[in-house]
Amino acid sequence: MQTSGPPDSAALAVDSPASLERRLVAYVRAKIDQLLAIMGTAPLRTEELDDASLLEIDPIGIIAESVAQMIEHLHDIHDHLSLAHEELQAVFDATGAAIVVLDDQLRVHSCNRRAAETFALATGDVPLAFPFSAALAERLRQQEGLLEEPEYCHADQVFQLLVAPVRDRAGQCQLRVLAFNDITERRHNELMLQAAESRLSAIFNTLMAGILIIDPESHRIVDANPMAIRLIGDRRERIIGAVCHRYICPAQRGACPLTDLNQKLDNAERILIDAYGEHIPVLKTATLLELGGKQYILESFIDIRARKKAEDALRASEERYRALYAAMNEGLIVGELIRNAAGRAVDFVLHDVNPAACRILQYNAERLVGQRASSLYWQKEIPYLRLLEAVVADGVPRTQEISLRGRELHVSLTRPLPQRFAALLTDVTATRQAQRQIERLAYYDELTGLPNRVLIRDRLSQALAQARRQNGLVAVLAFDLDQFKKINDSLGNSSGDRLLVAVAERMTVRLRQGDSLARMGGDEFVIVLSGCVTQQDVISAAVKVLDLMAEPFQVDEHEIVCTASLGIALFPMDGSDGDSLLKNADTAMYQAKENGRNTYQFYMPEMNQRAFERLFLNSDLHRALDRGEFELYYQPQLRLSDGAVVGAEALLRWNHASKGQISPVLFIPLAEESDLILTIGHWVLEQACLAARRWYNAGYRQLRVAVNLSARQFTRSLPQTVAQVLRQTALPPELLELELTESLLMEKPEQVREVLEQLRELGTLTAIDDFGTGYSSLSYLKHFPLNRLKIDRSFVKDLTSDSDDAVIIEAIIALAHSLRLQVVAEGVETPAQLEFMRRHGCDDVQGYLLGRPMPADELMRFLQQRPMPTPV
Ligand SMILES: Nc1nc2c(ncn2[C@@H]2O[C@H](COP(=O)(O)O[C@H]3[C@@H](O)[C@H](n4cnc5c(=O)[nH]c(N)nc54)O[C@@H]3COP(=O)(O)O)[C@@H](O)[C@H]2O)c(=O)[nH]1
Repeated sequence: MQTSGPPDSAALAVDSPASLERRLVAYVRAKIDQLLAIMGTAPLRTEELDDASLLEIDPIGIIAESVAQMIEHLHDIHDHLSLAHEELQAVFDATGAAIVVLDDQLRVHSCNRRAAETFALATGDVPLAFPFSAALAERLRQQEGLLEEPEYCHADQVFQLLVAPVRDRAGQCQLRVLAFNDITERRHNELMLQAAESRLSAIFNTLMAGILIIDPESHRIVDANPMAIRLIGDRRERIIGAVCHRYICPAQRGACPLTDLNQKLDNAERILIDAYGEHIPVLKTATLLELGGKQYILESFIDIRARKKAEDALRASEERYRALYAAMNEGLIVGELIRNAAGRAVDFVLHDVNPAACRILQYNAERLVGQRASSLYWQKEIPYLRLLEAVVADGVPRTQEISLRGRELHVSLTRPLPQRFAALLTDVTATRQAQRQIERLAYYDELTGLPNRVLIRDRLSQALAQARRQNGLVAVLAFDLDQFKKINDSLGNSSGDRLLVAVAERMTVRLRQGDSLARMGGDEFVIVLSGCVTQQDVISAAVKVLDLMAEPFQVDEHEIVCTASLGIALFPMDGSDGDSLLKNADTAMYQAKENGRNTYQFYMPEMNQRAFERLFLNSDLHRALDRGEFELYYQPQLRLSDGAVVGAEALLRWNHASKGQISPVLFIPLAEESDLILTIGHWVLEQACLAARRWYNAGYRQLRVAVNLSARQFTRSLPQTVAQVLRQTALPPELLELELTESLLMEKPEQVREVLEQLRELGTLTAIDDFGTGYSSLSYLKHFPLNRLKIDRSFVKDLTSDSDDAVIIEAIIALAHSLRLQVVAEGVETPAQLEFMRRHGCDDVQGYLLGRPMPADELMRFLQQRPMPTPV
């Protein structure tokens, strides 16, 4: 700008007043213009202010006025600026971003409220250091221009950062504006979305169901998961873009259930046609879904081939079981308990019954299924409810025999499902009747219905056991009819039979309850009196029997007067066991006959030679072993199926120096009265095992030896003794069979079972000798680990003449086999007996017909003449 200076004093001194005035005017005008310029006003034109007026102007006043105007103007400007600043600050604070202005030293120049809060800046104290991350500080230092930081983290917040420089006129960056946009939530949402997407894609890729995404307009497959590709069995590139009808939806164009027919498809069974044209049954669901703003069909399907196969198998098996269920002889019912509020079973309802159950229960299925038991029974209390409750409670199967509408049923109860029970009903009426018949034949006399000799022996041994405990008396009264043979001969056998029946009836009615009457065979009867018996009771009973007999019997049109002779043996005086008491009563009865009949006779020791024999035998017996007078004989046992010798029973013989060979029947009972039987028994066991080992060495590797054991040998130490002898003799344990009597099982069942278990563990065999003479029921036998039963020879003896014996043998064989026991018949003397045994499936036989007991060397010769047994 060009400026003009005031007229100096020298110039004033030489210039004319007019020149001076011109110069003054020019000067004033220049100054006024200068002032106006400062004030932003255009210079004064001459026509606005002429020179004369100009000189009258008071410049100081004008300046003062101008300054005053300027000041006023500046005030206005300041007010505007303050307002603008306030406005700016409000905008600054109201913006969503945190804004920080940094100076050229990167210190906070200013910031808005959000920035102050976010970065904990004290706004009053600016400039202050901004808490940058070291990396950002470095970038700011290096880059002055615009800067963008997509992700800047501070504390737990994430920001998008924009940095803009503020430059001065010279282009120098004086300030930087940092705008922090909080994207924490957005980033969090993005992360969540990403995670959800990757989860979905993992599901998509690993799902066991096939998934196809299909374009609903073109029906082309746009995506397929690995399982879909696997099931279709084609390459992914061929599947993607293919029309879905080719594989998954055989419906033709225009018939798409979802897009055309508006049908929903949810877990429907459909067919998938794979790349090879195979039809795969699948379970399919199809839905429409929106992906990225466009609609797609999502088809998901699972391969149900395995399920179908299992279902088919289940159906087939169910059909099989149904058929079986319908055809089975046993009734099957399934029911459920009905309980009261306290949880106690009060009734039951039947859910299922098979035809056999309807037959057995004599109701049709409609009457049973869905019905409550209370509607079927007339009783107030439903039978067996507690039993059913127990089975349902603990699931332990139970059996029960019940009678229902005249039938005998065996019921096996189980719990097939919680709260349910199943009952298998077997109609055992016929079996039980047969069993009762067998029992009746085995233990009762068919003619009179009285107990037979088998049963009376048992009752006698029970009575003896009780008498032993109570120091009581037992009387055995044996009687037969005098002159019965004559009656038979004159009136005929059937009248004789009717007389015997009449005798039985009269005695049964008139004898005391508790006394046992039996028919022993022919016209011979036995009465056993037990329980608080005195000698006087015995006499009274004997007299009563004779009196009863003396009364005439009416048989058909005949009145028969018939007497009896009666012998009495008392326990303990006349015998310690049943057999000797029976035998002695019999002896006394013959004495009564000799005494003139129609009388009774007590047994007396001198009646029997045996007492005398016992006397001398006893002392010699003790020395017999030392003197080497004992010898074992062996009686062969043959297998009926092939006639091979499979065993030999060791039978003791006493070769007395002066009396010759003495029967074991005589000396074994004597030895049993003392410990002598243990010494003798041990010797027998040793010798028998040694002999069997010799046979074994000679090539008879299957040949077993059977050894008789006395009851007294049967102690807890027996297994140890046997084991020791087997060791000493090196005999395989399965070649030794131990024979024990039936009565032994009855007397000490627990101890015997224990010992038998140990013997079985040892490997030896056990047989029950003289089976049928005791009273062991077969159900009782099954509690013992046994291998064989030996049918007593007394049954075999008369089997061809006595039909009872034949029936008993048949029953023994059948029932023994049902218990998986082998049967050996002893005392086989005739071909008819042998044939009978063969016909009825007896396993082995022993008897004089096949070979008498013989010394060991003789047995060896016997064996050599026969074929070597082969194992079966
Ligand atoms: N504790 C022991 N008892 C023994 C021992 N040795 C024998 N005995 C028992 O003595 C009873 C009589 O024996 P035994 O006189 O030897 O008679 C046996 C056979 O000879 C005889 N038997 C064989 N077959 C027939 C036949 O066809 N008819 C017929 N009348 N008798 C025949 O049977 C007896 C075998 O009986 P079992 O033992 O019941 O098989 C006898 O009870 C022996 O047990 C011994 O060492 N210890």
